[in-house]
Amino acid sequence: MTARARPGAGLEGSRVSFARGDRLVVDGVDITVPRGAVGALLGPNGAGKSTLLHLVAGVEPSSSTSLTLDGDDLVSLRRRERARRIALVEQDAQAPDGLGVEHVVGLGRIPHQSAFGGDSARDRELVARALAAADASAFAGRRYDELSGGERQRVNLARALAQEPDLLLLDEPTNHLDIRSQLATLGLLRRLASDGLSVLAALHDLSLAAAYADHVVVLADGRVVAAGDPTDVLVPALIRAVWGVEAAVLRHPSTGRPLIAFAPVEADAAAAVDLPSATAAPSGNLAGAAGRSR
Ligand SMILES: Nc1ncnc2c1ncn2[C@@H]1O[C@H](COP(=O)(O)OP(=O)(O)OP(=O)(O)O)[C@@H](O)[C@H]1O
Repeated sequence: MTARARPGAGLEGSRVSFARGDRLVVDGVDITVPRGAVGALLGPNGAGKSTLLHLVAGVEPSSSTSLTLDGDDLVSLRRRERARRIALVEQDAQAPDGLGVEHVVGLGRIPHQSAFGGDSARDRELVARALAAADASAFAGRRYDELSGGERQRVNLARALAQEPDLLLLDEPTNHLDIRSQLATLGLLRRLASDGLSVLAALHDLSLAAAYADHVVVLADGRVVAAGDPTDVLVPALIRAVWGVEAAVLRHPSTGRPLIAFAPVEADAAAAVDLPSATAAPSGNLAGAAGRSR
């Protein structure tokens, strides 16, 4: 699947914020994901990762100084245009009961279709290619609601790929997946990035983030507390401060990327965590990380 060749800087967000009632759940986040880069959003439960992805996708209205994709202001972009350019794979995406897998993946084509046009041969071809790319072709012909959680996750990814986005947002895309499928999915995200997409994924597995992301942004309480190259950011002190766990950071024997080994946590040690102020480059800027090969 190749990205459209369109000049631009990918996603650039400045002081992105969102309040629920009187509580800021995303608080002044700066984030940049250049074309060709994979960014990982990390942070404990409730840190604001999903909310930030929703704000970028336009599911929720953000207040931000600026939020642009390839230089275009996302806030003023028409909904349909935004849907053409940004795909969001939700944490637990749903589809109406009884829909077939190809139908669900075909929903990704809707932003590209005219009101009464229906599926074209090209739409059908893109659906088939998206299913193949997501390793989900075997589920074609089955009902979506009869698939397992991991099988659905691969179909959800295919639906996003069928959308042919410029920016692919994923909320815990390895959820429910067996280890082979996790590695295949993250490898696919890297390939899509090398084809020119911007990719931003919320992840919980720090070692997988370190292995596949060019840049990580660590959120806690809605704020960026650290951002940068995974090797610089994912150090024991930061992990202790943000997640409240002891970790040893090893090196992968063949890639040299960080491998994080955790000490067990006692049940009564799940106490409040003192959050650090920003530790690495607090801007969450992914610039400069584009196109790194591995
Ligand atoms: N629909 C909602 N109504 C009220 N509060 C919400 C809602 N959705 C999320 N929140 C709150 O907003 C904050 C951020 O939630 P969010 O889902 O963005 O966190 P997250 O980092 O994605 O967490 P997780 O890792 O558990 O998925 C949390 O405090 C959460 O309780």
